[in-house]
Amino acid sequence: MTDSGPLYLTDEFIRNNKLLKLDKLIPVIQNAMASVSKNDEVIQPPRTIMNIPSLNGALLSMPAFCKYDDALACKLVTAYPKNADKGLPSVQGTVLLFDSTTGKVCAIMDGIEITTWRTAAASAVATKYLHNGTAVLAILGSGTQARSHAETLDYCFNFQQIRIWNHKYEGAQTLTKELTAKGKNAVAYHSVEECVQDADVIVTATFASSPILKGKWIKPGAHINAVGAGINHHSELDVDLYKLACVYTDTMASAETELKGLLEEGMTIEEVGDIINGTKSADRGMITVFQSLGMAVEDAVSAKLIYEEYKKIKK
Ligand SMILES: NC(=O)C1=CN([C@@H]2O[C@H](COP(=O)(O)OP(=O)(O)OC[C@H]3O[C@@H](n4cnc5c(N)ncnc54)[C@H](O)[C@@H]3O)[C@@H](O)[C@H]2O)C=CC1
Ligand SMILES: O=C([O-])C1=[NH+]CCC1
Repeated sequence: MTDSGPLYLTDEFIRNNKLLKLDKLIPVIQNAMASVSKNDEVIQPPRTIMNIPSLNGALLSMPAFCKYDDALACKLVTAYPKNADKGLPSVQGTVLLFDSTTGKVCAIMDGIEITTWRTAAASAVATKYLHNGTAVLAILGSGTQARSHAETLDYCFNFQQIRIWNHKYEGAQTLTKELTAKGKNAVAYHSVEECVQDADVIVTATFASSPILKGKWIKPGAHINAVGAGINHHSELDVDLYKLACVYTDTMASAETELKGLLEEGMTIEEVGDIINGTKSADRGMITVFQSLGMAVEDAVSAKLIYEEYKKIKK
């Protein structure tokens, strides 16, 4: 008996064949976030984060099984912030998708497309459940996540204006030009304070290792999707902002270690999944922060979606 081995899907193939479209991905990610806050549906041990200080890089190992979607997968992902200087993606990875009944690898996929879009989809779901008005979107950062967040949040909420700040102004200008070319009202900013003034929804998607966003600049009732991981996952916002806000995350199991600094400050953190499930109610009207950590189950269900979409085009 011959075995041709697992299917291999590159990022380019996933992108060119539109195997990860937002209309399908967002509901899949919403279900995954909801399931994490229910019993028995998701197995997702805390990920291993191996920092390599001498290389200014990190390697993360992220396995998960999602019962209702029958998705068994493991992502290995690297974060190398200095890659941008070499024209390479800072976050790269590979996802292995397994046949859950036999444990056989059925597909190996590049992980950039998955990580890029599932992260933005999770922020869109959090924004939907934690926030009301959505006229002005402000994005801090102009890299991969900034782009995917601009597209995904605008797809969901159709903002009147999208503002971009980046620590290198040229980056903000480039992304602004791209958005303007797509017919959006986009503006580049030199100052974070001016960029976020009166913004309804704010995204932080940088490698900043000390706070770039201050509580005193944020209007009451604004929602923040804090995505970046500099030194740790809570380095982009100042402590006062966390103290002012109602703070949510994707999984408390990871927060116990990855947001230890905030928990040690005595902050209460809740899971967005509880809001989606209706077991807790959102503090709409307050400043809300979705502290995105990134979950292995999001990668698993995204990989399963890609695999199912691939089978359809190969029929
Ligand atoms: N929560 C999650 O699930 C995920 C989080 N991430 C994190 O999101 C962040 C952005 O990732 P990508 O967009 O893929 O990277 P990228 O390299 O494409 O973009 C990084 C952005 O940060 C800016 N930047 C770099 N150093 C900075 C500094 N010291 N201060 C302020 N800005 C700085 C860059 O100019 C660029 O705009 C990273 O921290 C990454 O680890 C990435 C994937 C998933
Ligand atoms: O969840 C994820 O894939 C990542 N979080 C930080 C870098 C990559």
